[in-house]
Amino acid sequence: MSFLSLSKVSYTYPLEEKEAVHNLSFEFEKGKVYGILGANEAGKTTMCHIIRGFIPSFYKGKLEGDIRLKNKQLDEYKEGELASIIGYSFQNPFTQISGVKETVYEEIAYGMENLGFPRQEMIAKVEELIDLFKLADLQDKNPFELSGGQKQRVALASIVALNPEIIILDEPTSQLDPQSTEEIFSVIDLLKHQGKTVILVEHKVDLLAEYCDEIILMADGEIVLSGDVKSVLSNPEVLKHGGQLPQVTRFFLEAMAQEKLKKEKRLPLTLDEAYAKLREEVK
Ligand SMILES: Nc1ncnc2c1ncn2[C@@H]1O[C@H](COP(=O)(O)OP(=O)(O)OP(=O)(O)O)[C@@H](O)[C@H]1O
Repeated sequence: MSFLSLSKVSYTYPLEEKEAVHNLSFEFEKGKVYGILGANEAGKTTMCHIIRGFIPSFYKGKLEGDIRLKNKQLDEYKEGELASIIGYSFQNPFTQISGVKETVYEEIAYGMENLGFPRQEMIAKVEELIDLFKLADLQDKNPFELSGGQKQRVALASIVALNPEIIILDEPTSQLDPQSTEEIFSVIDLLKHQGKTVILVEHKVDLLAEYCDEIILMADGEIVLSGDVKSVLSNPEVLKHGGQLPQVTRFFLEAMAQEKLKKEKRLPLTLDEAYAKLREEVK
């Protein structure tokens, strides 16, 4: 039995006629990082909302199909139970800030406080996360004074504080500079090594190539390609469905089309893989 699965899941928002997602079937395994790719309005956020249970608890409408988490139907979980198993970072970090705490330090502790964590445990956890998310200089600031990227880091730290098994991140780096983006991906890698399952909606395909185990490509509300990162991100079909390929992979595809490199099925996705391939070529 799988950890988390969707089987033939379709959903239509209230007052809409067209399904926002159609016939989604996928099995998520524990401890893997999943990258969700796709053009705007492909259905990525809707699928994440279904997995988290916001659909149908918050958004009504028509939901069909079967969603199972740890051997139970998703709708058998109480909202509080789901919230503790699945952490969710929204596309806009502004909506994630509680609005009731005056410092970043208190904001990170807020969720633990609500759940009645022992004080010493809470302090130790907040300090660990301040260090991990490089928030020491910001810890006494009001969360609302922070930039978008800083808010995103605080929001993520607040989610990780509650130790969920699954973490859904909807475009967590869209407001971040390249360095902060790399930092968020290092945290994702760390979470993976702690056994967390990460579901990540992200357009930065070069980073997905480096950090994800599996990719799900969505187009027009459907899963059109899925599988291990190497098979999906070296498949030129991705481009036909409005997705992108890593820069390195595009370079190799072009060089092969112009017969500057010999044709191969397995294309490199990262610079390290490209160097290895080029070394083979010049042998
Ligand atoms: N609250 C809503 N009410 C009605 N329709 C919605 C709502 N949210 C999304 N949709 C529609 O559902 C479809 C899928 O949208 P969704 O936001 O899931 O796509 P997405 O891939 O996450 O897009 P983006 O990358 O732009 O965030 C789109 O046709 C969109 O217009």
